[in-house]
Amino acid sequence: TGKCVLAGNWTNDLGSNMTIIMNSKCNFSGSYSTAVSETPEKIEKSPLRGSQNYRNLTQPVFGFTVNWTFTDSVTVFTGQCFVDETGKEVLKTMWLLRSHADSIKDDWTATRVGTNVFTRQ
Ligand SMILES: CN1C(=O)N(C)[C@H]2CS[C@@H](CCCCC(=O)O)[C@H]21
Repeated sequence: TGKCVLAGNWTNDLGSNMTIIMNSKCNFSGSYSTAVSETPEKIEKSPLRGSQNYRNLTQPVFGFTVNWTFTDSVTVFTGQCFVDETGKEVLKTMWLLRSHADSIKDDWTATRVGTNVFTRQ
């Protein structure tokens, strides 16, 4: 199997784009631009930071956090970078989107979960 490299540009089916810059062997930063949001605020690029695991550098597992700049929420992603049967790099991820809750009574409704696949632009 080929090597899947996390660094660079990725896009998903929701029209989001992200850029990943490896800062060291296993830690990275970057930015996330989303086309859709559930908030009326003007959407802006938001920073992301994360890590990939030390052991398998051919199809690495990873996690990262997007700290949304335009609304009071954060998303944490975790997943793996694969090379599929056609030789394409694919990020298979699951995410948790935590929105701000006004009161602890509303805590139960403040976290959304989903899956998402990223491919090269
Ligand atoms: C566009 N999205 C995307 O590319 N996802 C993988 C999902 C998980 S992060 C969410 C966007 C959250 C924006 C900030 C907010 O509305 O609170 C959605």
